[in-house]
Amino acid sequence: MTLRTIDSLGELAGKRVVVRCDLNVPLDGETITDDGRVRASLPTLNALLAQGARVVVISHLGRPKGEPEAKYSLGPVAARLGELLDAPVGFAADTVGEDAKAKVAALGDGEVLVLENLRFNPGETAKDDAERRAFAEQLAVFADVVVSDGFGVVHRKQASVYELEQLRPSAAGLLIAAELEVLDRLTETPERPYTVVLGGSKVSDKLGVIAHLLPRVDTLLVGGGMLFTFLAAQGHKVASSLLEADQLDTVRDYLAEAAERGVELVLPSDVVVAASFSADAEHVVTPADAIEQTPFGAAGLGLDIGPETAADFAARIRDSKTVFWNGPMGVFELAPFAAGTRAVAEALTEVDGLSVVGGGDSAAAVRQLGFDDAQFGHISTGGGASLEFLEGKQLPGLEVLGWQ
Ligand SMILES: Nc1ncnc2c1ncn2[C@@H]1O[C@H](COP(=O)(O)OP(=O)(O)OP(=O)(O)O)[C@@H](O)[C@H]1O
Ligand SMILES: O=C(O)[C@H](O)COP(=O)(O)O
Repeated sequence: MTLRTIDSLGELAGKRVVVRCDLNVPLDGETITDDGRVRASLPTLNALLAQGARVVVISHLGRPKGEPEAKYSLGPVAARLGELLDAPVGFAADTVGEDAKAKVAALGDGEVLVLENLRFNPGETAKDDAERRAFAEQLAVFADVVVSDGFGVVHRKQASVYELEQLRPSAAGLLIAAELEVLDRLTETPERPYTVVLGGSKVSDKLGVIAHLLPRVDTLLVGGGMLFTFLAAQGHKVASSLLEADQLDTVRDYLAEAAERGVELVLPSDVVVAASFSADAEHVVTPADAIEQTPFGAAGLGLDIGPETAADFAARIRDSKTVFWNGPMGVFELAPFAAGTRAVAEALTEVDGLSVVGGGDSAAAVRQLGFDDAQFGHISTGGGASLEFLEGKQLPGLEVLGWQ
């Protein structure tokens, strides 16, 4: 593994270091509901501050459309960073405007300034290369050197992730280096048996990773919203559960390929079906091939894997030496449908080997269910990024850091 590291940037005392973090955290109003990504950015920031650098932190939050939107302000995140860092943390009310310019100019050694959301500027996510580059040049004005540490966003070809790093001496931060160290082991030399657990709701996003993983894994466990597309592909009725009908043929191909390769692709034998999408909805456990035969008929919604499946998945996970898990097994946000996700999380904590949780929602789920980060081998801050990495794709934000 090769990657330019912070050491390659030389002496940083008194230098202005622009650090691209991924501080895209879930918010409830102005309250951060999971600060995992803020905490994950601390080692790099502390290392730079210890050298006496002047640190300018840049990040996106959510998906605003190229103009300011109060609910996506990084203000609450800057405040949280101020609580977690042993250094003064300021906040600029714009990204490359007058306030940012004045505050960067006034920044002292060992101080931090957070700039407002990068995506309040159309140039950050512009499709046009020249537009992105023009915005990156405005950011580069603040930088003697650039440190890229937002692992969750390295799969995006965006101004602060791809163009900025080419305009100044740049290197990867400690978070990116740590993420790659673990994820690389999953692609290169996984100890066997190697089990991947996939769930969540973005079926089409995750099919690519299945194609890439089938030749590498021993077992693939499928739960979450995506399981219904698999059941439908096998000819079962799934009532009103989440279904991506245009993916049925692809899913059939995967089922056939798994059988050919001798990979165990395990689908649930039972599921929890509810009358409606709410925490107080009536619900029953039913065999996976009889989802439409509950009292709710064609209106039934599959919202979790059933207890028999949860026990089976947990046993297979515990028997593995390497486990990668992305995507909740059910709608864990609603307490009656969190049991499958809890069982899988619990089993991951008992793996005698390497257990990795990848994905924003999956990481939030394990913390919300009361687990501690230290109970897992690694919790990746990147959902889409970790999956695209496992797919074997060249990621633009890593390519510019010399990753090979
Ligand atoms: N049976 C189901 N029906 C509908 N939604 C479901 C079901 N099971 C899980 N989900 C939902 O899937 C969502 C998480 O899926 P997602 O694919 O976004 O996970 P992730 O990869 O961990 O997150 P991210 O992509 O943001 O990093 C949760 O909000 C959960 O409620
Ligand atoms: O939450 C994420 O996966 C990252 O912050 C990237 O966000 P994006 O999917 O909006 O680019």
